[in-house]
Amino acid sequence: MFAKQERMTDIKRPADCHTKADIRTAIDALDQDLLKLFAQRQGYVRRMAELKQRPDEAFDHDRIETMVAALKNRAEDLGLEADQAEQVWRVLIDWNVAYEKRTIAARLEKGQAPNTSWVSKETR
Ligand SMILES: C=C(O[C@@H]1C=C(C(=O)O)C=C[C@H]1O)C(=O)O
Repeated sequence: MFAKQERMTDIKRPADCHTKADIRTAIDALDQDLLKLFAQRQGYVRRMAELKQRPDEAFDHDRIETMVAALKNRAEDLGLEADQAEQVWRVLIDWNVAYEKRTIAARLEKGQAPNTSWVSKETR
């Protein structure tokens, strides 16, 4: 089954914004959407940490470089500077790699097997 996707907020186009308040309203609405997407994405990273067996699996160089290259290309198609996309995603991915490493290491220290019934409810 696919994850449920809520509809994004309706906002004014940049050219239809005539005040700082108009622009800030749009930015705040978009930030709420971004936050939901980041939270949704994080659910998959938590699940990945449950499925991976060893801390050294957390960092997957080839996967990261393939993703970043694809995201940079797509960003340019969308009119977003590739450099901005790269920096945002590298911070996000670095955080996730560190999260996976410490989560897997902590689980191993407790002697728990991966992917068992202790999986948290929100990541299912
Ligand atoms: C989610 C993964 O774990 C890490 C986190 C990634 C991410 O946040 O997209 C990408 C690569 C991984 O090193 C993965 O291996 O795909």
